[in-house]
Amino acid sequence: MTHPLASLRSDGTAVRGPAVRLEHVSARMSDDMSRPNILEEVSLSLPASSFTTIIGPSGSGKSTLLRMIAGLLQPQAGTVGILGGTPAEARRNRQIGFVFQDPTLLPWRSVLENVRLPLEIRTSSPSKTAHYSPVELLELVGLQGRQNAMPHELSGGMRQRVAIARALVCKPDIILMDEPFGALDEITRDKLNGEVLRIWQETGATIIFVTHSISEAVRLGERVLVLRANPGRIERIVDIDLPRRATADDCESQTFMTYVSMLRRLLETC
Ligand SMILES: Nc1ncnc2c1ncn2[C@@H]1O[C@H](COP(=O)(O)OP(=O)(O)OP(=O)(O)O)[C@@H](O)[C@H]1O
Repeated sequence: MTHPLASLRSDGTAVRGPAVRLEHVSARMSDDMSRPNILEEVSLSLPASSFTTIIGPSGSGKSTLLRMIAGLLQPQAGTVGILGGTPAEARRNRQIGFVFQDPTLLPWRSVLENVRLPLEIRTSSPSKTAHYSPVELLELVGLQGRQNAMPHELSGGMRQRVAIARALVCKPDIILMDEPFGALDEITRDKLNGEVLRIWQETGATIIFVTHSISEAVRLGERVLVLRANPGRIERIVDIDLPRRATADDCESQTFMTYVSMLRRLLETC
């Protein structure tokens, strides 16, 4: 059954071409030219409503890549296109939602008030007035009945659900998730993985999800982007041809395991 939120997603602007496009992008933080670029020659094209996971060794530039897509960092060379415009335009229009490993909720605001926050501070861009109902979003992330709870009354998994609802409230077309479940226990993580898949299907958003877990990457992604380090480059993009992986039990097939071991071997060379 399609969730009622699904019909609210579109803000009336049709997305033509890829949702995210990077062409020959390089990034560097320091002027010391003897140090390798953080990212080098990264070219990428991700269709609208796709789910991409990113893995790579520590320091290979996964977070840098997300920050560049979000327009929080300018490329040294190359171009980044988001929904046919620039990352800055997409950010201004609230077309991008970001979920970090640390949910960073405001401790003095209730769950509902935290989810509402982006609506209170958003820009008055006329092109983006649509938003989800915070109450319905709390239902979508499984927190119905907890809207008046304070952050300190919630478990880590619940706090991360609030952060996901907050990232969704402005109805973003693109959701960037940087190791959102890295600090959670395996059972909670499995459960939230299932919920992210459900949210993706119900909202039709384009999701880019960074993780250190190879099995999480295979479970969630339609494709897994593997970065190599020093300099950060795309080593390979692996399409995952598996049926829907709604529960952790769906991740025990031989084919699933074959993807995991192939990616592990690949990462060992990065
Ligand atoms: N603000 C900064 N100033 C200088 N160097 C930075 C800055 N941010 C990141 N870097 C460097 O850029 C490289 C890539 O960092 P990034 O955080 O993108 O990697 P990552 O793949 O996400 O790492 P991890 O898996 O450990 O989170 C690292 O070598 C890091 O030291």
